[in-house]
Amino acid sequence: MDQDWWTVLGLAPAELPALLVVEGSWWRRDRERQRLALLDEVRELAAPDWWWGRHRGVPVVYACVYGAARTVEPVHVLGQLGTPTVVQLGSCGALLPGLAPGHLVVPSRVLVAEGASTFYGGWHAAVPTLDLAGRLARVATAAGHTLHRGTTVSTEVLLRQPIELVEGWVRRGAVAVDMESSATLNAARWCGMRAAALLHVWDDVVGGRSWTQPLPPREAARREAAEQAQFALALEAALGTASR
Ligand SMILES: O=P(O)(O)O[C@H]1O[C@H](CO)[C@@H](O)[C@H]1O
Ligand SMILES: O=c1cc[nH]c(=O)[nH]1
Repeated sequence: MDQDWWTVLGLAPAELPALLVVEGSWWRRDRERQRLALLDEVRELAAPDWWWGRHRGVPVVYACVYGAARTVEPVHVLGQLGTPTVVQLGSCGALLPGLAPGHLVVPSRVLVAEGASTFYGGWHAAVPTLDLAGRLARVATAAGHTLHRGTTVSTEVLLRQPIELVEGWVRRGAVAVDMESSATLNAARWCGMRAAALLHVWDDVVGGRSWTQPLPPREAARREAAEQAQFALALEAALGTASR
C-alpha cells in the first residue's frame, strides 16, 4: 500500500467497503441526495465527496467524482485497501442511431481517450470483468430497461468533441462516449478489483443533439428514471441484493 489510507480516510478495517460505486455527473449534490438515500449510517470520509454507508448491512462507498483524473482516486485507494469491486455509473452520449435517451449501456470494451489510464498501464482500451458486466446487463434487462452492450470510449473533456474526433471513435467501433469508464476499469485492473460500468444515454453526439438541449417531456422523464435506477441496479448486480 502506498500510504496508510485507513488513517487518511478515517476508516476502520471492519468497515472495508464490499463495493465502490463511482459516478460522473455535473450535478453532484443531486446525485448524492438520490444515491445516499439507499444507504444507512451514511458519513463522509476524510476524503471529501467519498461517502461511506451500509446497504442491507453491507459497507459501500459512493463517490460522485467527475472525469478520469478524479475517478481513479477512490479506485486506487479503496482497491489497495481490499475493496473487491467497483461499478462506474454516469451518462453517455450516443454515437449510434438507436441509442435513445434513457437507454442503458453496459460497455464490453472501453477505448482510452482520456489521460489517466496510461498511469495505470492502460493504453488503448480497457475491459470490464465479464461476469460483473453480465450481471449488470441482466438486472437492468430484468428491470425492464432497454440495454445495449458494446464498445464505448472515454474522453478527457466534455466541451470539445469536434466531428473529426467523433468520427474516429465511430470508426473504431464505439457506440457511446463518457468520461470515466476506461480510467476506472484500468485503475481497477491495476489494483486487482472486479470492475464494470453502467451508463445511461443522454445526448445524441452524431445526430447533433447536445445534452444542453431540453428533451421532450416523455424522453426527459425516461432519462431521469434510468438515471435514478442506476444505483439500485449496481447494488443488486454487485452485492446480489434486490433493490428496496
Ligand atoms: O462524466 P459523464 O458520466 O460522462 O457525464 C458527463 O456528461 C454529462 C452530460 O451529458 C455531464 O453530467 C457530465 O458529467
Ligand atoms: O463525454 C461525454 C459524456 C456525455 N455526453 C457526451 O457527449 N460526451
